[in-house]
Amino acid sequence: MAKGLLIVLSGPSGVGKGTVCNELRHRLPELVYSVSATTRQPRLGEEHGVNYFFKTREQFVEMIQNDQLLEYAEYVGNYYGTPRDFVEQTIESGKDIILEIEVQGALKVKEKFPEGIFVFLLPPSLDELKGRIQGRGTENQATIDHRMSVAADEIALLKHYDYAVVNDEIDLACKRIEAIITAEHCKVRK
Ligand SMILES: Nc1nc2c(ncn2[C@@H]2O[C@H](COP(=O)(O)OP(=O)(O)O)[C@@H](O)[C@H]2O)c(=O)[nH]1
Ligand SMILES: Nc1ncnc2c1ncn2[C@@H]1O[C@H](COP(=O)(O)OP(=O)(O)O)[C@@H](O)[C@H]1O
Repeated sequence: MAKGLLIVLSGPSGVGKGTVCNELRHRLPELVYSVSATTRQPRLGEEHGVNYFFKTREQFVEMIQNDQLLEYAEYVGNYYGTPRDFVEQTIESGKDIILEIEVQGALKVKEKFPEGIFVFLLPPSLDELKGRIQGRGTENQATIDHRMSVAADEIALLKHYDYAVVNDEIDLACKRIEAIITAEHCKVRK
């Protein structure tokens, strides 16, 4: 049986990765979503095992030491990582999986899975990006400033990706990603 596709959706904080990924999960119910582990505090409405596996720093370090993470990154003061077994089992079972992760982690996945499909979500502009982070209202001003300074460095890494998708409208961004997935399934692998 053919293996599933590993799709990595990345891009700066606030660009709409979470929003687009949620919408894709509705539109493509057979697409499996990788739930990450994090040391960040849960936001209102977030559930353990659904949005993230919420861990203490000690628990997270133990996962790193036991080689349970496909990749991990420290991002604005917290650890985030992708549980390895779930990703590998999903691909082996022939299902497609999507990872919604920040840019450093995505590049580490590329080293291990160069056959993955790396999609970079871009904001229509940096001003729009700032507006979205502020509009979400989940971060204080210092964190917003920090995330904006990280964003400029992240956008410079676009060249390592296979596809660039502008998230001007959620519907259009999802359609572009659905088209990418369809094309990748039709690709002749050499
Ligand atoms: N490297 C890596 N990054 C992750 C993982 N899970 C989430 N992230 C990224 O960590 C960043 C911060 O996530 P979060 O605190 O939930 O904020 P938000 O995605 O900006 O709403 C985002 O860019 C996420 O895509 C992961 O498993 N590994
Ligand atoms: N295409 C879009 N147009 C306008 N607002 C958007 C769009 N995509 C996402 N947003 C909004 O931008 C904010 C950040 O989106 P989010 O998905 O949390 O980003 P990320 O996961 O990349 O940090 C949210 O308030 C979300 O509703």
